[in-house]
Amino acid sequence: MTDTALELHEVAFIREGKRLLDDITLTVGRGEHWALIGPNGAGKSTLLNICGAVTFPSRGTAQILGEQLGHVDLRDLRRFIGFVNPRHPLRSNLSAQDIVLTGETGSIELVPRWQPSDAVLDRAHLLLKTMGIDEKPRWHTMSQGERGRALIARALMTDPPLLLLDEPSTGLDVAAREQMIRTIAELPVAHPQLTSVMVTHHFEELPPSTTHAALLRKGRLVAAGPVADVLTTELVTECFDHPIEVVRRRGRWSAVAG
Ligand SMILES: Nc1ncnc2c1ncn2[C@@H]1O[C@H](COP(=O)(O)OP(=O)(O)OP(=O)(O)O)[C@@H](O)[C@H]1O
Repeated sequence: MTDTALELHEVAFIREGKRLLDDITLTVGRGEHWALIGPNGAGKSTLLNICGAVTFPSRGTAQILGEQLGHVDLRDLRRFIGFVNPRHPLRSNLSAQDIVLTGETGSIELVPRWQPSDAVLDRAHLLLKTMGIDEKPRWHTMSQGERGRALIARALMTDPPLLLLDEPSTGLDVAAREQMIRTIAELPVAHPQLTSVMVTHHFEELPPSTTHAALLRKGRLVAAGPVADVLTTELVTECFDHPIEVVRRRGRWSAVAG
């Protein structure tokens, strides 16, 4: 097992003649918890999709958990990656329990005729309990907070070494957001080997467990490294092309326009 979870080398991603990502070289070590931050349209979700083996780089190389994209069966690799996407494209009105079970099959909907083993059901129940959600609520009537926590439980079903979170606090009220941040911050306690990358635009949403940060602007990295070196007023101002003061107090960050 390599000690790096992600190794991107000179990655570019080109669509419709536009370089949505360019010259991205980034190493994420195992057990690190990264925040990926940048303005709207900077390419954060595009980069996260490459890290999640959802899309291939147009140029450069991406190694995920020691496997190089293009040289590995993506379905095998994705089993080791938990991906939390707030735009989860579920159509059926599944219960929280069934949503979590789709994490085992790596599918959006329940797989017809698939029967979970007792061990799989036990794990789903344990994760629901850990995330503080009942198994009965259904997708169409769940609150955003319940959906978010169900999707994190789903992503953890296979106990993946890599967890990717794309704006997991989207649409949450302040109490639900705080609960979500606490949930994410506590994950490394139960899963010490876990590596995570979380996309956000909001500094207030960063869990105190964040160890590293990368700032992305117009598809390029402005800075990447230990969080204290990267989330500085100077670098964040450069990234957003706007005067922004970054403050860290009691483990949490906030940003105020200057
Ligand atoms: N398949 C595609 N074809 C063409 N352009 C695309 C494609 N996917 C994304 N884009 C464009 O790439 C840019 C980066 O998109 P991306 O969603 O990665 O940014 P982001 O930093 O996550 O943005 P936001 O913070 O607004 O969610 C945007 O301008 C978007 O319109």
